[in-house]
Amino acid sequence: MWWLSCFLLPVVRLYLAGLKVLLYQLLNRSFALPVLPRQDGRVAIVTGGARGMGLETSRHLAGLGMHVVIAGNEEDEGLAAVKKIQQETDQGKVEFMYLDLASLKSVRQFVQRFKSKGLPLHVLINNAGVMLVPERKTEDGFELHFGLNYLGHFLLTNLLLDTLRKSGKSGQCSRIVTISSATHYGGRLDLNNLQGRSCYCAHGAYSQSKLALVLFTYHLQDRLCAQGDPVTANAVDPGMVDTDLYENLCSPAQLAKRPVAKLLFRTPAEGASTAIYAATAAELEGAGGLYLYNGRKTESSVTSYDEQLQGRLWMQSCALVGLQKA
Ligand SMILES: NC(=O)c1ccc[n+]([C@@H]2O[C@H](COP(=O)([O-])OP(=O)(O)OC[C@H]3O[C@@H](n4cnc5c(N)ncnc54)[C@H](O)[C@@H]3O)[C@@H](O)[C@H]2O)c1
Repeated sequence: MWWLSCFLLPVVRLYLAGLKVLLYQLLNRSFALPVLPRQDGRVAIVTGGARGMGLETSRHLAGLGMHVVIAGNEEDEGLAAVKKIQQETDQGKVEFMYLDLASLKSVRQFVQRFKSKGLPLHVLINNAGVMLVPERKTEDGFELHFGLNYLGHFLLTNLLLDTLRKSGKSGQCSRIVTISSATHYGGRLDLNNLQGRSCYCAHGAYSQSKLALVLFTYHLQDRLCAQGDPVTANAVDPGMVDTDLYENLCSPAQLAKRPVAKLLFRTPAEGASTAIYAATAAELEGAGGLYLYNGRKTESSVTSYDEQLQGRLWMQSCALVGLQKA
């Protein structure tokens, strides 16, 4: 019955999580952003900031006066996003920098180029992601969802931590906002099969990567707290949002999704609202280790609070990306 736990259960768990979200969205309005404080002089990096929720986040942060760096692997789309935002707002500053999260070398090069600008960094939004991609490996040989959604952001965040630390201060912490998903509730993290080698299921791989991001966020927050760093880390669940993320759904599922998305999915602007809130709201100053959904603190999965698992994942991730484990 290995196929049951390998293929069927991850698919069922992912769709159940999706149904629960849709039911919530049917009965509840999307979180409406309050008036947020100006962000003049502050700098943000938004991964995958050229389209979908990332674009909405970049647009909103720039509108608040931030200098936004859109970090992505599609240069034309990134430059078009910069142009669009510049046409819409004369506030802030927006630029594109190339970053392929599916390549550890690219992550390192991005950080080097960003640091050579001598800019501070007040907000890091780990937003980029892919979903339900057929079995594929990153440049470094990691399963794509795990390697791109999770490990790429793990390395990026760790390499930017010193800049985030220097840029934050007591009463005005730098903020790390990581986009997870309700699919993490159905996620299983098998430390012996992080790469999906023993059996591959795209649904399980996506859920696992989103669970890993929550485990990572909580452990990171504990470390930041223990060191007294002026940096906070929170995870955000944007709900179900009508974006290109669903492009890998099989054709029948695509057909079924269209009318449902029209009725029940959030727009990218609505989906981005909790991340924007986490990045800027005054009432969240100093608050870390939260899982935020629809603008509110929410319980994440039981597994995500397993401190032993968080620690083991951190150590294993350090080894995989070649970071010191201290
Ligand atoms: N849409 C939803 O319903 C939903 C639900 C829960 C969570 N999320 C999460 O929200 C985040 C944003 O997704 P979205 O819905 O806006 O989808 P999207 O497809 O519109 O955006 C994904 C972004 O990630 C970027 N990206 C993909 N591969 C990359 C790579 N190798 N290097 C750098 N950037 C890369 C893309 O260029 C794009 O800008 C993702 O992390 C996704 O998992 C989305």
